[in-house]
Amino acid sequence: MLEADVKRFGYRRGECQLAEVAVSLAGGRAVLLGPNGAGKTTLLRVLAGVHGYDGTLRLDGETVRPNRSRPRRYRAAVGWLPQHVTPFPGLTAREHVSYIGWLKGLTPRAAASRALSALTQVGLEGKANERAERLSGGQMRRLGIAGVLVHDARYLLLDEPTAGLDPRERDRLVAVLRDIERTRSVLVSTHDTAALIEPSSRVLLLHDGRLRFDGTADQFTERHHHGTPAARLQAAYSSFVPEE
Ligand SMILES: Nc1ncnc2c1ncn2[C@@H]1O[C@H](COP(=O)(O)OP(=O)(O)OP(=O)(O)O)[C@@H](O)[C@H]1O
Repeated sequence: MLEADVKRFGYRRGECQLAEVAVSLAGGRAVLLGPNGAGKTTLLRVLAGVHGYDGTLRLDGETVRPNRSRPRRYRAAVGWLPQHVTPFPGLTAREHVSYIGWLKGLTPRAAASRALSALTQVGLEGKANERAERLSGGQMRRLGIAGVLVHDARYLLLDEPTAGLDPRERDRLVAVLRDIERTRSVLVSTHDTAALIEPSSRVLLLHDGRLRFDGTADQFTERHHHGTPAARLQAAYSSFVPEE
């Protein structure tokens, strides 16, 4: 289990971007919602170890210092997929994923063989020998997920993975998520509620750097009985984030 209790985080001294945000990941999908600027990317970056923060952090019951120099086991257990995946210039998809595995501490041989299984898991085995920078936007997101799977991260932090994808690529990505979250925890930030919230999902909602909701998808929509599932999700969201 990954448990983070962010008492306070700000990019600059005196500023506060996140306050009293407690998150625990223990398997399955947790969907992180919130309007632009709510702090979703910031929270994922904080969990990924890009920034230190004031608060506590525990991995599998053991306390980890929530500063930037987190232990290797933390860095191996937690994988972060930023909004934009940048391919290493000149490398093939397989080399790109192998390189990430090597950076995360695998031997070159293990990294190369695991890269192929990770690419297969995200449906990109046919692109293994293509230059990574030639992949489409959706394939690039899946390449990013392969980079997280190659070192067997158990906690995946995915920042708006479906943004800008066409419906077919989005469905592929959702299928990849369903497959990986059977054995891992995925925290996914998104504006795409209809595509990513499923009955078994947990929903977290951030607004102005504070957690306004943390519960099951059913609890999220329980006061909104009418309309399609997408309309109920939208109504629930609007009740936490009123229009300005
Ligand atoms: N590197 C940075 N330095 C200073 N402030 C930042 C930095 N990155 C983000 N912020 C600020 O932190 C706040 C939260 O931003 P963040 O990107 O986490 O929001 P978000 O919920 O991910 O938004 P979006 O849905 O638009 O991606 C915003 O006010 C933003 O301007």
